[in-house]
Amino acid sequence: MTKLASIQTEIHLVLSQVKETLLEETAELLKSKKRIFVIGEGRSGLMAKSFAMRLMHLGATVYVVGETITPSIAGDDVLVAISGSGKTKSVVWTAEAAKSLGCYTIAVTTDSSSPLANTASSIITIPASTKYRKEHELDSIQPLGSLFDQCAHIVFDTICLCYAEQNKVEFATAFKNHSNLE
Ligand SMILES: O=C([C@H](O)CO)[C@H](O)[C@H](O)COP(=O)(O)O
Repeated sequence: MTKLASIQTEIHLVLSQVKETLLEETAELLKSKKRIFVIGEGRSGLMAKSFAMRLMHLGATVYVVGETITPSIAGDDVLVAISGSGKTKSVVWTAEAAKSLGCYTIAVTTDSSSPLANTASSIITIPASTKYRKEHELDSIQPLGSLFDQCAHIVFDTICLCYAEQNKVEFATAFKNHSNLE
């Protein structure tokens, strides 16, 4: 099997275990909140930023935690916290802080019994392998948490597609919101 084919098989194996109804419900939940905040470290953080960018194109008010112009969070906002391992301290701490401020928090992780999952209002479990390669984790030919990152990216794009459909956002409207300074 080629590397490309192996990676596609890995992604398929993981995503076949993620329920699309959960992603539809997540899109509804995101719309029901005033603002969306996202957080993640490293490559999980890059996935978080890409999710935030597309949500912005779709008309959401969305911020990346830690960026210079990100305002304070409030009880009617939602935090999406991404961590493959579910134990990266800054992400867990932020989720705990948001929860203590009354926010709804969504954990996106491989481990539904991780500290991040334990603090979350709801969990999207993506059963991929992480950099820790724990016994229960799916095998992957790829280094570190690449499989989690890829699957998280597709999960986020599926949520965005649901969000666009549910709110009747035309792709042309999304394109108008895209940066015109590049
Ligand atoms: O950047 C990362 C690393 O390359 C693993 O693929 C991780 O995303 C980063 O270390 C954060 O870890 P998690 O919170 O477990 O996603």
